[in-house]
Amino acid sequence: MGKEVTFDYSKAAGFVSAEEMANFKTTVMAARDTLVEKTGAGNDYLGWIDLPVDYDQEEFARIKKAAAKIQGDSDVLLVVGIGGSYLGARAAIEFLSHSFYNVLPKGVRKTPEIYFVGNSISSKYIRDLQQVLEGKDFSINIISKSGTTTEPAIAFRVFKEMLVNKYGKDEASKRIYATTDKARGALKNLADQEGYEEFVVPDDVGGRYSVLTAVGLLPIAVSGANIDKLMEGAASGRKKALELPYETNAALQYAAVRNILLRKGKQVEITANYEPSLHYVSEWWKQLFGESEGKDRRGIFPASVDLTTDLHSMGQFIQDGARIMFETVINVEESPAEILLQKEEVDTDGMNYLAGKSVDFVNKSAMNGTILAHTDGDVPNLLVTVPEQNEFYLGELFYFYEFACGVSGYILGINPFNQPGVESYKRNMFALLGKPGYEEQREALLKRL
Ligand SMILES: O=P(O)(O)OC[C@H]1O[C@](O)(CO)[C@@H](O)[C@@H]1O
Repeated sequence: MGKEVTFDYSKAAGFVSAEEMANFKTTVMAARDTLVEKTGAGNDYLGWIDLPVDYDQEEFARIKKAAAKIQGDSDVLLVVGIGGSYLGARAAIEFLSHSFYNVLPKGVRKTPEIYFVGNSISSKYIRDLQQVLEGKDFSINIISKSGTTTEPAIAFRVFKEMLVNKYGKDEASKRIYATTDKARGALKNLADQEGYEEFVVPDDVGGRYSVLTAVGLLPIAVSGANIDKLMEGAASGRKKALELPYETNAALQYAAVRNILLRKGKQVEITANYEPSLHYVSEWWKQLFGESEGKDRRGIFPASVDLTTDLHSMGQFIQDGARIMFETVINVEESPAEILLQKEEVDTDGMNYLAGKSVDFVNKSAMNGTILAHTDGDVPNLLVTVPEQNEFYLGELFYFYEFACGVSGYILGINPFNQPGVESYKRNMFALLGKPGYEEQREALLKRL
């Protein structure tokens, strides 16, 4: 069999037996059928299931064209968005690009610097980014399905003004790319009015499932990554998720194991990586599972660590603290860089025993040792293996997680495709900011502060 994204729970065998997995099959298959037959809660948000094989080809070609234009006329692309309108693109770009992409000299990096903004309300971050843009040609991709999310709306105001001041209104409009609802919303209206090039967040794809739409694809294409290969990988992941039987279906097995562990009191899942460039894959995964499953007072709390870095901070707790978690390691099988350690004349640091070994061998040994140590410390360990860091396997990985998340949510008995809980902070913030219509709440909240 060729290389592929795989799932392995053999190191959790002491916590999840083959018999339990077999017994759970009916439950998992019922959840899977609910998802695929579109009979469950949130079934109007299942457009992502067929996206890798059924996407808008005309728009896909326009995305490539826009990416080429931005590559040609911009030193910098600003990507403005938050949550599902942010994390997929960032995860992909960091996973696929040079670790120091933005600071590579011009000429070595043939594509624009890419900065993400509108994912916080930090004045310092905005001011610092304004300084980075001084003297540079730039374009903006504003991504917001609703068009009214506070964080990106604020950042867009600031950088749109900067763009207009630099280029004048007409040229600025040619440098703004709006990814939003196809028919309605504040951003849609503005884009129509100002003549921005528009891309669509499909009605039936929620933010956290939108990485393979224009939401993720335009910024990813600007970074120089091959979006055809990304879609091919996702299509391969889809075929396996839909067609393989329970026993050999990675996404179904993952959904099953995590729910069995939850029922045994493991309420936290820690996704661990051993490659810094996977940091944002974990962040994307946290939104996917956190927003999908954390509701009705249920769910597995999704956490993440970057290893071996966090073994020197969080490692103590994982090994020895409250036994509330299981760990899922994302292992990149083949490192793209081979660095061999040299022998030194005086072995002051005692590292000469590693002479001739590669840094990746050390990393993998740390990973294997840690998996066993955590297992011994009663932390069930699951392993997701990605053969190589490229577009195809990232596409497979995205789909694997999306499908597993939908199934897992239905096993849990919740609606995996809504997010009612995120409105509460927004209501309070609007009231405290004095937004018209929130006067009563404002009075009540001010008394409580
Ligand atoms: O694309 P929008 O509408 O700006 O929303 C961004 C994000 O905000 C949320 O609605 C929650 O705050 C997420 O679900 C979504 O990914």
